[in-house]
Amino acid sequence: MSTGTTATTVPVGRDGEPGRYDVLIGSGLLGLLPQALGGGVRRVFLVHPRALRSTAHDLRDALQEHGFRPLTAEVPDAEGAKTVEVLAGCWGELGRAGFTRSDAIVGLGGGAVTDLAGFVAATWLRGVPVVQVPTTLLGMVDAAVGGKTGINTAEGKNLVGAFHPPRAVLCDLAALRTLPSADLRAGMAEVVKAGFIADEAILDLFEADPAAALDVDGPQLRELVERSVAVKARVVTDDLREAGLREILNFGHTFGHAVEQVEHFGWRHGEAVAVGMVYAAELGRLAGRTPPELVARVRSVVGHLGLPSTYRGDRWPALLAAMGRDKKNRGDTVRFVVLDGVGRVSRLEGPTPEQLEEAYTLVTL
Ligand SMILES: NC(=O)c1ccc[n+]([C@@H]2O[C@H](COP(=O)([O-])OP(=O)(O)OC[C@H]3O[C@@H](n4cnc5c(N)ncnc54)[C@H](O)[C@@H]3O)[C@@H](O)[C@H]2O)c1
Ligand SMILES: O=C(O)C(=O)C[C@@H](O)[C@H](O)[C@H](O)COP(=O)(O)O
Ligand SMILES: [Zn+2]
Repeated sequence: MSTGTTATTVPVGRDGEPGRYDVLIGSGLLGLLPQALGGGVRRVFLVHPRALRSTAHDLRDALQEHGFRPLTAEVPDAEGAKTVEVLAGCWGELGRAGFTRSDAIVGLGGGAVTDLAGFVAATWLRGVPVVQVPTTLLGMVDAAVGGKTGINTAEGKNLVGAFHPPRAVLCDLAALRTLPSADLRAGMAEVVKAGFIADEAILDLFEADPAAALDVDGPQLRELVERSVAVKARVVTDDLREAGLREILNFGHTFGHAVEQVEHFGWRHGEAVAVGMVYAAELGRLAGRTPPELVARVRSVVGHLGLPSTYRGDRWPALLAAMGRDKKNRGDTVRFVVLDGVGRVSRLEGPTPEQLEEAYTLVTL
């Protein structure tokens, strides 16, 4: 893998099959957007949050110079973008602008925007192309890659969505320079998740020097992004629609998504996943799967990131109800992703109510 200044390409999908695309990782890649859109595209619907207004306007002007007809759509910040109202607003704009199947959507922003933009693309005219331009660490290493798109409902996280692979993903590491530190750390939760489930070198690199790993101009961060994208690419290439293997990417998410919902989406996704990984590690230990020293490693990595490893102790009924709506569940059986070792993941079907609650006790303040 490259650690120089040129772009690294990580392929996703199989040559000659639908859903094959490249993830490009490097600094200063935004100029590649016109090329990434591909031939035949006329109109471009560029979805972005307020924080990226000036980048979006620069991109709009550049697209115009290349002969495209761009339209920008500023959407609410963070999870505020992933609502049915915002989605309907986007459909309205596309309808008024007369968007056709040879036009394209661009998601410029964090995971919230790429999830929304991807779902707009999946649903408009039953599917139009989308190019993802993630601008957060989390968006680059996880959300923009793999084609999972969606929005939240009052009942829970990502309950409505579709699998709709992008046409290309441009990870411009220079965008991370303006990202608030709390969002960078939250994104690192998904990086270390990739380490625990599939690539111990990620953990070794992070543990060797956590501060260097969080330096957005450093070679360590670039390697962490490349390795995390490679993990995700391998998994979604083998199991795009989550028939089985892809569930490993959900490590830490059963409890994490429940926390997000109980907190009315006031926690960052990566923060909730951090405590969710600690919960899953403790649950795995109680079920005889996760070795105690691995639980300690999960706690230590989360601690070094300054992310939460605990949650308030008075929310159990609400958390349990939220976990009951997790997409991995089948009928009345709740299913968790647990670690048997680093890079060795298994499914825990129907843990006992006592195990579920004891794991909760172990992550409460
Ligand atoms: N589809 C998937 O496979 C997948 C995977 C992981 C997470 N997700 C979803 O991703 C979302 C979380 O994404 P996130 O952590 O990127 O959060 P986010 O999208 O909410 O972005 C975090 C904050 O950073 C701001 N921001 C974005 N880029 C910036 C930049 N370059 N400079 C300054 N500010 C910037 C945003 O406006 C926002 O306030 C959640 O909704 C989660 O469910 C989806
Ligand atoms: O891509 C996947 O698959 C993941 O599970 C990655 C997760 O990090 C991500 O948060 C995803 O959106 C969760 O999916 P969900 O199906 O549990 O909503
Ligand atoms: Zn996630």
